[in-house]
Amino acid sequence: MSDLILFWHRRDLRISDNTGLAAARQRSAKVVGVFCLDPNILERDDVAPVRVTYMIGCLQALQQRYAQAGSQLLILHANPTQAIPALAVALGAKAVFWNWDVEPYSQERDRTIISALQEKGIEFLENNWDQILHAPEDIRTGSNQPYTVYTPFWKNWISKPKAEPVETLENAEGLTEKETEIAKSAGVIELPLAKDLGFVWDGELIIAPGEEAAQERLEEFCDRAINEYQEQRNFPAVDGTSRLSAALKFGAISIRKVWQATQEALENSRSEETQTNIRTWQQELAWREFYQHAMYNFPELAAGAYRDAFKNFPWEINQEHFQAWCEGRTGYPIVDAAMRQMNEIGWMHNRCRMIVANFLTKDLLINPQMGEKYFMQKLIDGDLSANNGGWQWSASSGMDPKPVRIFNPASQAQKFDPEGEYIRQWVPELRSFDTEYLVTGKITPLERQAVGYPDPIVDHKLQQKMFKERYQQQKVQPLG
Ligand SMILES: Cc1cc2nc3c(=O)[nH]c(=O)nc-3n(C[C@H](O)[C@H](O)[C@H](O)COP(=O)(O)OP(=O)(O)OC[C@H]3O[C@@H](n4cnc5c(N)ncnc54)[C@H](O)[C@@H]3O)c2cc1C
Repeated sequence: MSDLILFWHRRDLRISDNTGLAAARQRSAKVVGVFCLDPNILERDDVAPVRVTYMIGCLQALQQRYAQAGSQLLILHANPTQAIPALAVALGAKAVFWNWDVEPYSQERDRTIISALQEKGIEFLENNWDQILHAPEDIRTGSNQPYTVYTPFWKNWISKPKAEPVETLENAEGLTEKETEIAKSAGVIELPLAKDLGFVWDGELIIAPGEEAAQERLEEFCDRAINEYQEQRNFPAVDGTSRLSAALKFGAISIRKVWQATQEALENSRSEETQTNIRTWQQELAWREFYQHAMYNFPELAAGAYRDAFKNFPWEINQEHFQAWCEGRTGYPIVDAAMRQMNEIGWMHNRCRMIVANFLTKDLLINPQMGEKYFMQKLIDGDLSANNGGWQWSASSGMDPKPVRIFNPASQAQKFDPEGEYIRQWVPELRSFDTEYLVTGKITPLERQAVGYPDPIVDHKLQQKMFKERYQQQKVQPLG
């Protein structure tokens, strides 16, 4: 009989091109998957119902994939530091394999589990990176330091050869009936629905769960939009981006397959212009990796500002303004459209993420950590590294060589929603206004009142002046 290897899935909810899973299958035919619904994560106050709904959908799909491959995916709902080693011991597993993760919580959890497994003489797989194309140790400066600036990171990252996809799990052996009973006594349960866990999402999902849907989306994006990505990606009314972020976050698709698709698109492209578009999309994949490496190398990023000038910044405490921002009632049409898009569909266009994050921090002078958390409570793709990176960039508190970046919401709307289509879609009460008024936000108080749309809650010019003054003060003499 083959040795049992448990493969612990975390953010790699697929059986195709999964490096840790393929390594397990090479060692033994008897590979059984396990996923642990972790109360330490699910009981936090920044979990979005839409994200859990997508994740549970991916797990349902993964269970089917395991069944097709001849094995099972087991589900636990418990603290993994106890439940994973306990299950391995109960089943007499030879090894527990998993793919590594950059987040501080995962790092600490995994260290505890490794100690427990070592104590029981159970093997594990060391330093196995799957969700990124290059391990953090592989992309370093000439003096062997982690990068803190994106452009040199990109140059180094793009110059390195990328790994090919690995084999899909097949012809595996699952648990016997007796072992299945043992697994149940060790805490294995039926996969619950998101609502059983207290997360209700009635809306549609912007991407269907599971690896097949993710693969289809990738192919569709490569056929439809990758060749025009650079020209279209900044216009929120245009469906010009991939909407693969949730699939990448949960690993419903592998980064190697995504990379391979971009390389094929490059090979098939006939003009330099098309190649530039494809390269720009590759750069976004590199941003994703830049922020993951940053989180791994500087875990303190998760706790607050990276730059000194923002460590004790005198942010405003204004619950009313924060609430207006959350609900899309700031009186700035582009900001409100974006917040309503996220509240309604659980996803927001990247250009708009930058606009609303800039508005919260530079116009409302509210602590970016509040916005970061609200995003996590709403986004289907909410991800610590990317979200933190995006917020630190927008707040100017992070790894960005430009000292302070201030967006004017009206100019952003004029440039990126010139016909007001996006605003009309998400702020229906403004639909009948002329585009010019809509986009610049120059609607009179009476007109606003007539359609029930609020006056601007702050004056952009005054607020940006105040922000700059506070910033200068912090640069000279930070509050201690
Ligand atoms: C304030 C703020 C918060 C953000 N929060 C998140 C988040 O929680 N989760 C998340 O996945 N992305 C986040 N982003 C990055 C980006 O907005 C989304 O990845 C993107 O909008 C997802 O849409 P897409 O899949 O169509 O992207 P595409 O344009 O098709 O890009 C392809 C993929 O590249 C990655 N990517 C693209 N842009 C970035 C970026 N700037 N940083 C990191 N990765 C990127 C994503 O995985 C994305 O799916 C945030 C950006 C900002 C400014």
